[in-house]
Amino acid sequence: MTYPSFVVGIAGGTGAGKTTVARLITENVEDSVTRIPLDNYYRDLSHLDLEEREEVNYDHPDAFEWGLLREHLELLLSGQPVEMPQYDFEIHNRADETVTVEPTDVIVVEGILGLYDDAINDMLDLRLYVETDADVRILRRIERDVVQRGRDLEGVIGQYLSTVKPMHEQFIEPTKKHADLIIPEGANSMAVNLLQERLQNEVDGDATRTWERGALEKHVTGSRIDGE
Ligand SMILES: Nc1ncnc2c1ncn2[C@@H]1O[C@H](COP(=O)(O)OP(=O)(O)O)[C@@H](O)[C@H]1O
Ligand SMILES: O=c1ccn([C@@H]2O[C@H](COP(=O)(O)O)[C@@H](O)[C@H]2O)c(=O)[nH]1
Repeated sequence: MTYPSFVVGIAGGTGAGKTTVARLITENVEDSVTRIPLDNYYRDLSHLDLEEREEVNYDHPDAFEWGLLREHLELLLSGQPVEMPQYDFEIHNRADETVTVEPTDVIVVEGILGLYDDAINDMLDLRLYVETDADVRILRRIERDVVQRGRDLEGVIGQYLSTVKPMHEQFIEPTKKHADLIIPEGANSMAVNLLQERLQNEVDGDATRTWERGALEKHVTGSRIDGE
């Protein structure tokens, strides 16, 4: 594998199409890609009962265990495997099992606040923000949460108005300024094709790397090379 990995961050509002973009841009190089859903790094809330967990604001940055995510990315970038937590949306909590994740040529970190944390941003080689209108996103979310995440319509609407929408405006949308590329409407075929090609080049070893000697140390300690 190419060392260190090429790290892509994908952020954007709920239902914007982040997961779809992550899947499509990596589908030709699947075996060389590690996907890291930010959702897996929601804090462990086992100390709360289900009713209390239903009241948590899952769109605020404090809902995530950033230290663990940083640690895992650093380990992967230094060539070591990690035990990635898994998340169960139906019970609003981490699942009991973890999954062993090995370092690969390409790492994709994807989630609503994928471009929020400064230290994580420093570890990303390519930062993408998926931008889709709020009305389209809420319609997608209603369908997904009811069908796949065991929610009812009233609950989805209540959560959207009380936390999802205000947190999007306060914390998620402003991270767009960190993006190298903004992808409109999620699975936009031109953007997807260009990104597929870029990742294929990374895996084939054809991509022009801007890394300098010692860049890994800078990468891991968070001091990015000027101009990257
Ligand atoms: N460009 C698109 N056109 C139509 N539907 C899309 C598009 N991109 C994503 N979707 C659909 O929208 C829903 C939410 O997409 P998803 O990728 O899960 O969003 P996110 O990960 O940002 O929450 C899924 O059902 C997906 O198939
Ligand atoms: O227990 C939970 C944890 C998260 N959420 C919601 O999930 C979305 C993020 O996932 P996307 O796939 O990007 O939509 C976030 O807006 C949280 O509100 C939840 O409902 N319950």
